[in-house]
Amino acid sequence: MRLDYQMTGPEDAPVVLLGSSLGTTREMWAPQLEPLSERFRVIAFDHRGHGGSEVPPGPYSIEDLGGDVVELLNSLLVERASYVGISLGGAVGLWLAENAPDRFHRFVLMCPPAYPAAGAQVWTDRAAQVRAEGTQSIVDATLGRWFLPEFKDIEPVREQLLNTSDEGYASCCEALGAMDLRDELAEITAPVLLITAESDTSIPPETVVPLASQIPGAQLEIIENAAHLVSYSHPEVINHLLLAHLS
Ligand SMILES: O=C(O)CC1=CCC(=O)O1
Repeated sequence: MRLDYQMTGPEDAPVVLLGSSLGTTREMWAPQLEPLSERFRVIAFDHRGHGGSEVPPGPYSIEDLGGDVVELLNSLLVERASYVGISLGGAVGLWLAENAPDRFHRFVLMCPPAYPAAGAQVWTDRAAQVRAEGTQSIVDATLGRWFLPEFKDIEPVREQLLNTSDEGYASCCEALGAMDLRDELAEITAPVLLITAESDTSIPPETVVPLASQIPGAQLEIIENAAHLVSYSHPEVINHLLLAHLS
C-alpha cells in the first residue's frame, strides 16, 4: 500500500508521524508542522483512501490502516518513531501501541475512538450514505460536530472532506464500525498522552477519559471550550502539549 506523506524537519532528528482524521489529509496538520519540525523529523501521512494515498476497494480494517503505517516506517528505513494521531488517526495510534510496540517511542492520541460507542450501525449507515451520495452529503454535519460555531477557519477542512474519495471515506467508516481496541489497552507499554475536548460530540470525553485509567501510566488532558478537531482549532495549547510529551 502506497501512502502519500510529507517529510519536514532535520534529517537526523527523531521521527514523529502524524495521522489525520476521517475525511481529511495531512494538510490538517498545518498548524503543527512548523513548531514540530524545529525539533523532529515530521512525517505527516494520508491514510489509505485519503489524500494522495492509494484507494483500494473497501471495506478496510483497523489492522489494514495500522499495518500501512508500519509498512511506511519500513519503506523509509525508520526503526522507531513517535506517533501523533487525531480521531481516526488516534484509533490507528491505539492499534499501533497495542500491536507494534517495538516500533514506537511515545504516543499522543487526540479524541481517539477505541470502539464504536454509538453502535456499529452508525458507521455502516454513514458508509452507505457516502457511497450513494458522496462526501458532500456529510460535510456540513461533520463541520458542525468538529468545530464550535465561533471557530471560522473551516474552509480548508471542508475542501479536504469534499475532495476525499467516497470509497476511501466509506471504507474507513467500516474500519471504525468493526473495531474494538479496548481489550488490549492494559498491555500498552509506551508513554501515552490522551487528549479529549470538552465539547466533542463526535468522540465524547466520556468515551476517552476511561481509556486513561486502562492504559498504564497514561496522561490525560481535557481541552476546555473545544470540539473534536482540537489540533486544528486550538493549535497553541495542543502544540505546547505535543512538544512537552514528545521531547
Ligand atoms: O466524523 C466524526 O464526527 C467522528 C470521527 C470518527 C473518526 C474520525 O476521524 O471522525
